[in-house]
Amino acid sequence: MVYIGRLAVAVAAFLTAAEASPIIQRPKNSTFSIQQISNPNYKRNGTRALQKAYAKYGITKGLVSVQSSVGGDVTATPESDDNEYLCPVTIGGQTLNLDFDSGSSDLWVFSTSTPSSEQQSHTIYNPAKSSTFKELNGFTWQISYGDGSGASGTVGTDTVTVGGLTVKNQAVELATAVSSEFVTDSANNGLLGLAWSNLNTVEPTQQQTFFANAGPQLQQNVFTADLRHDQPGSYDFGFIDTSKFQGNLNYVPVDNSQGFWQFTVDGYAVGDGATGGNSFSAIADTGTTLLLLDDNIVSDYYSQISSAQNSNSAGGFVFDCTEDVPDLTLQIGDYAAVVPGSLLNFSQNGDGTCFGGIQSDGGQGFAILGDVFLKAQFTVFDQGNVQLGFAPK
Ligand SMILES: CNCc1ccc(Oc2cccnc2)o1
Repeated sequence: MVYIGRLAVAVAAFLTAAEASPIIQRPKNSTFSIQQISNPNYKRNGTRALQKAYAKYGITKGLVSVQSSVGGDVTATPESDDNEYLCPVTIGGQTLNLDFDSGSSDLWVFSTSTPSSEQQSHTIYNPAKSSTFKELNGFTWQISYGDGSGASGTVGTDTVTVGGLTVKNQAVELATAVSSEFVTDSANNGLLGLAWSNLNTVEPTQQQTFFANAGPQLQQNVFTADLRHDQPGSYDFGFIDTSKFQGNLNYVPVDNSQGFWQFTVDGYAVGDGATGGNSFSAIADTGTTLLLLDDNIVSDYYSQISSAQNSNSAGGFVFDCTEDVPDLTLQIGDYAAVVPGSLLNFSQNGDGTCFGGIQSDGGQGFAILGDVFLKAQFTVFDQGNVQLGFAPK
C-alpha cells in the first residue's frame, strides 16, 4: 500500500508542479541561481513538517499527533490495600479512571457496548457522544490477565489525553464482555496498557499503545512510575523528575521480544543475609499487585519468618501479623533494589494472620515485579533506549 501511495504522491507532485508553477521561457542551456535567505521566524518542527507534507499530498496516514512536546504527569491513586492504581484518562472529552498496566498493551474501557448488567456502578465511555470517535469496522480484541480476569470487545479510535499529553487517532477498545473480577472492581473502568505493542490483542490489525504513539515525539521517550503505599503516586510521560528519587538511576537492558519490560535479576538477599541465588528473568508490571518470585526464593524468604505457612484458604503465604518481616533485596546489575519488610507485610486476613507481599510466580519462567516492588523504587520505562532505570526514593 505504501508503494502505491508513493507512486500517487509522485504523480500528484508532478501534476501540481505542472499546473501551479508558471512556465518560464529562457534560452537553452542557460544557467541561473537564486540566492536563498533563511526565514528568521522559522522554528524547526519535524512533526509539523511531516504533517504539512501529508496534508499537501493528501496522505491520510494514521499519523497520531501529540499536542504537548513536553509530556504529561498524572496522579496514580491506590485502591484499598494498594490493590491497583487508577489514573484519570480523557477519551473524546470523557474522563474515566483506568488501571495503567506495564504488563499488557491494550487500552480498553467500560462502554455503552458493555452489557448493562455488567456496567453496574462503573464510569462508561459513550463513543456516540464523542465528536472524534471513529469505528474500526470489524476489529476485535480479547485479553486475559495473570489473575484469571479478562475482557473482550470491539475497536475504534479517538483522541486520548493523559496528564496534558494528547494522542489523536489512538486505538480505544470498547468492552462488550468483562469478567466478574472487573464487574465488581467498580473503581476500575478499564486498562491502559504500557507494555510493548507486539502484545496488543486487536485483530485483524494489531494496534499501537498510547505510549508507543506518544513516545517518539516526547522530549524524552520515557515514562516513569512513582507508586506509593496508601497514598497517591504518579506516572510522568516524556521527562524524568529527579526530585522523585535519591542518587543516580541504575539502568538495565530490556528484552522486549515477548512484549514485556523484561530484564535480568542477578541475585537476591533475605534481610541482612548474603546475596546469592542464580540470576533470573523478571518483568516490571504495574498491573500486578504483588511481588511474584520463583518458588525456591519464596521458600527461602518465608523460612526466615517462624509463623509463615502456605495457606490454601488464604491462597498464599501468611504469617502472624506481629512478626518482624525481613527486607528483600534484588540485585540488578550493580544496583541493590531493597523492598522493605514493611511493604512485604501486605494485608491483614482478619484472623491475626497477614498476607505476604511475596508470593509464587506459579513457575511461568519469569518473576513478576508488581506494585509491591515498584512502590520501593522510582522506575524509568525507557522506550527510546529499550531499558529500565531504577533508583531508591
Ligand atoms: C482485580 N482483578 C481485575 C483486574 C484489575 C486489573 C487487572 O489486570 C491485571 C491483573 C493481573 C495482571 N495484570 C493486569 O485485573
